Amino acid sequence: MIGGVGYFPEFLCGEQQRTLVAAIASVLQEAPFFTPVMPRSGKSFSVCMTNTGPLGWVSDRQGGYRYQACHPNTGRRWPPIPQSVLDVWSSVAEYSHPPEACLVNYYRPGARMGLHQDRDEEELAAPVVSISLGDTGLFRIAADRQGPSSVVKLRSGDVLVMAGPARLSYHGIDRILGGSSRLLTGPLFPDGGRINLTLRRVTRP
Ligand SMILES: O=C(O)CCC(=O)C(=O)O
Ligand SMILES: [Fe+2]
Repeated sequence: MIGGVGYFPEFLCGEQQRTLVAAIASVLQEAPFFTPVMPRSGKSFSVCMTNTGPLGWVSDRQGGYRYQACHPNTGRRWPPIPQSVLDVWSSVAEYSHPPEACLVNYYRPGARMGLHQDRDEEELAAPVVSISLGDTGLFRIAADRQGPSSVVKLRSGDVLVMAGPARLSYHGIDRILGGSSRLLTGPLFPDGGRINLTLRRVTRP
């Protein structure tokens, strides 16, 4: 894999994973999932999203990719980042300031995310920390768009850090292995699927 990627398989035990899912369930009461739309093309993402933290990542046809303090549909501020999520950042980020945004991506089986860079943040010295919950995602990562890429199976409880030379790596989710985990169930997640929490520092401290 490319330099600057920290891969921590099975970083979270089952109980920690369930704690995170419970925290997300209560976040969803205040900040329900929305479906972002790509700038210009107006095409909807197959992933739906919400955020926690002082800033949240959104995208729509007019405004494009950006961070804002409020939910695009409810107009309310995003709920705070759960402590259980902040604890993961403190353990792996090697960065002395807290994250400002925790993007919650929900992939139903069949959803994917195209190859992209995370570069809507001012502070590129901070890492991006990603937590996987539920079904396995096939995560593709490459140093540049044309060059060789590697695929990592991100399983429930895995944590991945993109820092230093990997901070602006190209990455995406090729596919979700539906039914590979039983973590996400019940009325909120009748199709199972995968949740990814992506933690980012947005502004320069
Ligand atoms: O779902 C993932 O593992 C990656 C998510 C991602 O790259 C993003 O939200 O920018
Ligand atoms: Fe990303």
